[in-house]
Amino acid sequence: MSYNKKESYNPETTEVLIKNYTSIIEQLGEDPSREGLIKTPERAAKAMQFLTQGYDLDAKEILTSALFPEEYSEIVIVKDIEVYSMCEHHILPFFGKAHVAYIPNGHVVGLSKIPRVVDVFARRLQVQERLTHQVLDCIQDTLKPLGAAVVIEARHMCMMMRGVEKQNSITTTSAFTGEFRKTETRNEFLKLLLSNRV
Ligand SMILES: Nc1nc2c(ncn2[C@@H]2O[C@H](COP(=O)(O)OP(=O)(O)OP(=O)(O)O)[C@@H](O)[C@H]2O)c(=O)[nH]1
Ligand SMILES: [Zn+2]
Repeated sequence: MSYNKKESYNPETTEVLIKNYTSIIEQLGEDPSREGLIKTPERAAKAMQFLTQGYDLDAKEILTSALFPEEYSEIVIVKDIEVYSMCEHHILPFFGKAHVAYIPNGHVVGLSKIPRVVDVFARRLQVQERLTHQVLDCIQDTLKPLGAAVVIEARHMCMMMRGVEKQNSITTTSAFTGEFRKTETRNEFLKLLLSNRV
């Protein structure tokens, strides 16, 4: 199963986006026919389709494609997953790290599927809070674990390059289900999050 449509851009969408990017370049006072910009609308059209490919992907299908029966019922945590998304207000990137944990309930999921699920929801126009909840809900609904936890730490370019122009602020969002709502489990999760690296 292919999760990445990097090389298969929709020709109709590409054509419309090329026209629109050409117009944007003109409106910005640039000359879209000068050498350096000739291919820019096409590149931008493809880049934007790449960055929003999550709309065409089914995150639940990704998880169910690699479920393995296993009687492990402690915390599994996949941390420091790189996240690149775009804020839906300014269509500017926000980026950082996601940390995802769950407590299996008879099945474990192939580890690589967790970052894939993060990408499916990150590659859309987003707000960080919704991204956090979508990853959590997908894991909860599909794996039906004893609990799930998602923490995302991100920097928003719309707060750095423009607007309030704050270079060092980091936004952290978190969401929990099941066992992770209990203080003891949540503390263990937070300890694992801060623990030493391999
Ligand atoms: N809650 C939330 N807000 C976000 C996110 N990404 C961007 N924003 C905010 O969306 C808000 C949009 O506010 P508006 O006042 O409509 O837009 P604006 O005039 O461009 O605001 P400034 O960024 O303050 O200049 C801003 O406060 C952004 O910081 C996000 O992921 N979550
Ligand atoms: Zn923004």
